[in-house]
Amino acid sequence: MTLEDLYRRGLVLLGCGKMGSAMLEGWMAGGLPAGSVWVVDPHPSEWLCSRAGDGVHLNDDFPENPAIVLLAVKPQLMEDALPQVARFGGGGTLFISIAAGKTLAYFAGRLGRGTPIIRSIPNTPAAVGRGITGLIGNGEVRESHLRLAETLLSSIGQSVRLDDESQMDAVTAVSGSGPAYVFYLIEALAAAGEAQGLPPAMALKLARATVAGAGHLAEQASEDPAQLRVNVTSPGGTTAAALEVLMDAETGFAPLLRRAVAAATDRGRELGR
Ligand SMILES: NC(=O)C1=CN([C@@H]2O[C@H](COP(=O)(O)OP(=O)(O)OC[C@H]3O[C@@H](n4cnc5c(N)ncnc54)[C@H](OP(=O)(O)O)[C@@H]3O)[C@@H](O)[C@H]2O)C=CC1
Ligand SMILES: O=C(O)[C@@H]1CCC=N1
Repeated sequence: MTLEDLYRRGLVLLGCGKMGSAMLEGWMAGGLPAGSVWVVDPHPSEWLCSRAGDGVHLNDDFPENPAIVLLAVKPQLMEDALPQVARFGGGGTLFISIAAGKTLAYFAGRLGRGTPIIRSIPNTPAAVGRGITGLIGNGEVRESHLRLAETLLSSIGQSVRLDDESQMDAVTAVSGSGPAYVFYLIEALAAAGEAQGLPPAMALKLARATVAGAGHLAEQASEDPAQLRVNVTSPGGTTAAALEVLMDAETGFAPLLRRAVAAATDRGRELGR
C-alpha cells in the first residue's frame, strides 16, 4: 500500500478533536489533498468546518474502499463509535488507532481477525510538524502498511516502532501525555518567577522561551541532556542552588516524575480493560 493508494482510495478519520485535528492539520500542510479525507465527528470545530470548505468530506457518505481508517475517538467512546467503520474490516483497509489503552486484540475482536491494525500514540506537537508517534502492528500488518504509516507520520514529526505491544502504555505515559507535563513546567516556572517579583507577562515570556529553547538545544546538540545541564551549572552558582532542590533523591523532580509516569501507565492499562 502506497501514498498514491491513500490519495486515490481515501482516508477516513473517525473523531476529529484535539489529536485528530492536530494530525490532519499536519498532513494537509504536508500535501494530503483535502478531497482524499473523510471526517466523521458529531460536533465539528470551526477549524474543521473551514477544512470542509477546502474540500474535506465532513460527515458525508464514506468512500467505497478507503485505504486507511484512523480511529481518533476517546477510548471510552470507542465501543459506540467503531460500528460506523466496522464494515471496512477484514483485509483491504488499514486501521490505525491512536486511542490510549485500547489493544490490538480489542480491535481485532471487533473488526475481524484478518484486519491489518496499527496501534499508535502520537502527541499534539504534530500540529506543528514536531510530534513523535510510537507504533506497532498486529500480525496482519505488512511492511508496506508500516512504511505507509511512517510516511504519513513523517509529515507530522518522528516515529518509533515498538518492539512489543506491552511497551505502549509506557510510551503513552512518556510521549503521548508528555507535552502536558512540559506545558505545566512552563506554567510552574512562570509562577515561580512571579513569586520572585516578576510581572506575569514577563515571567511567562521567559519561561516559555526557556523551555522551547532548551528543548531545541537538546535536540540539536551533540552532547546528551546531562552534559547540557552541567554546561549551565557553574560550581557554587545559581543553577547549583536550584538543582540541589530539584535533584533531591526523595523530594526532587526524578521521583515525582517517576510517580507521574507510573500513574499514567497504570491508567493506560485500565483504559484497555
Ligand atoms: N490529546 C492528545 O494529546 C492525545 C490523544 N490521544 C488519543 O486520541 C484520541 C482522541 O483524543 P482527543 O483528540 O484528545 O479527544 P477529543 O475528545 O478532543 O476528540 C475526540 C473527537 O471524537 C468525537 N466523537 C465522539 N464520539 C464520536 C463518534 N461516535 N464518532 C465520531 N466521532 C466521535 C468527539 O466529539 P465530541 O467532542 O462532540 O464528543 C471529538 O471531537 C483518544 O483516544 C486519546 O487517547 C493519543 C495521543 C495524544
Ligand atoms: O490523556 C490521555 O488519555 C491522552 C492519551 C495521551 C495524551 N492524551
